[in-house]
Amino acid sequence: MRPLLSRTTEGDRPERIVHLGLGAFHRAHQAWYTDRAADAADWGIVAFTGRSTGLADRLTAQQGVYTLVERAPDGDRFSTVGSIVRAVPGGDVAEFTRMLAHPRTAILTLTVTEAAYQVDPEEIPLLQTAFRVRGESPAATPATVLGRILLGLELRRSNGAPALAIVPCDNLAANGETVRRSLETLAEQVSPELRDWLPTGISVVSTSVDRITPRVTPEETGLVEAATGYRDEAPVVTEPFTDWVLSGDFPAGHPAWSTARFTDDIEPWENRKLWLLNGAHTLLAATGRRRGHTTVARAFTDPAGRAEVEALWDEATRHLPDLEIRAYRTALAARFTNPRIEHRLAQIAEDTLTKLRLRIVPVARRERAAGRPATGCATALAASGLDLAEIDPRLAADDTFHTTVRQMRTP
Ligand SMILES: NC(=O)c1ccc[n+]([C@@H]2O[C@H](COP(=O)([O-])OP(=O)(O)OC[C@H]3O[C@@H](n4cnc5c(N)ncnc54)[C@H](O)[C@@H]3O)[C@@H](O)[C@H]2O)c1
Ligand SMILES: O=P(O)(O)OC[C@@H](O)[C@@H](O)[C@H](O)[C@H](O)CO
Repeated sequence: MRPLLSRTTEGDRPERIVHLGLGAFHRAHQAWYTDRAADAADWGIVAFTGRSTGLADRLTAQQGVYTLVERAPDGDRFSTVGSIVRAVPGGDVAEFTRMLAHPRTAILTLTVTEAAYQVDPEEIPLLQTAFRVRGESPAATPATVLGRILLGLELRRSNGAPALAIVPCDNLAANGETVRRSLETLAEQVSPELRDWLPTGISVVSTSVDRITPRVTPEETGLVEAATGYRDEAPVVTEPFTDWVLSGDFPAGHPAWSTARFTDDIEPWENRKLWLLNGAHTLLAATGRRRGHTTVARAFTDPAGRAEVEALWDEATRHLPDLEIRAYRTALAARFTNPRIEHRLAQIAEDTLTKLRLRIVPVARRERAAGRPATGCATALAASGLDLAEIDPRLAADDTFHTTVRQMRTP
């Protein structure tokens, strides 16, 4: 393994990719693919956190270089990743918009969680003001992901910079289309010039992304030092498996992401991953925690949890095309059983409502339309509903809600 502080010996990779939502997953996935590309020396990433400063500061102290731990059932493999040339706190909106507007910037990647793709109508007046006084240090800067991107794109448009590829890497179906629609909706209300520029100024790329990457614990930082001899304050732990399917154009090129797959029809890939992997995660997060489990591996190896997942998978499989589903399910079962990946159910249960809508409801609708009970989906919905009622007193006091949950548990 090469030492962490090796940037000076490699020379600077030009800043051509901007990332928003620097966290564990970006470092285990897109940054790793870019680092392993044959033309890695031509592609540097400037990565912005959502808002916080912690991870950006820790990465800056080690010149952006960090350790990737690939955790297989039988041991760990350590390597370093050097594609992030600059890590910046997301609160520095001025630097984010400057980088987005820079003519050398070819790609914007995003990992900002599913919920961040919604337009916030309350931010529109602020954006209207920011656009009006552009160049005169607006008093307020947008807080939302879409608001920040819109401001950066306006700067890019007025700079006359070439077209930019926007590549959302969050777990939602048609993520490229969602970004495009949301940006157009916002631009419509903020700037007619920008709205007219968007169709040629940006190219949205839809993706299906896959690599189970739990939140890193402090013990894992110590473990890296013990194994490699290098103190790394920002390691990332992930599984050996990884997948990336992309659909869309990159007007200014992209790194030679050698194992990524490009397709014209991404929907089947998205559905396979969202319904089977993420759907099962959301189901286990609800029912597994009710059985006292804390991790995916424990909830899935519990025969009751496994049976619920298989029921959900049977339902989803009926609505998927022939994409080697049997083999995918077998591989998924092996990934879920990896006992050394501490994927906490509480992390997966964050923002449950959005996840149910994206991962479970589409299958439930299709099953019900075909006249079947959708028992696996109903189990996930009912158990998640009970979780929600525990934190929402209005739901807890709602009789209709409880009747519905009872009906879902006995479909
Ligand atoms: N971790 C995985 O296994 C995995 C796998 C596939 C896809 N993903 C996608 O990546 C996303 C991030 O996962 P992670 O493991 O890196 O999480 P993380 O918590 O390590 O990092 C999330 C990043 O997104 C930012 N963020 C969150 N909400 C935001 C908001 N509303 N506005 C702006 N920024 C926001 C955070 O500040 C942080 O920088 C997931 O939500 C998911 O959609 C994760
Ligand atoms: O990251 P989230 O919050 O969208 O969902 C939690 C997990 O289901 C998810 O992170 C999976 O581990 C990931 O999608 C695997 O590729």
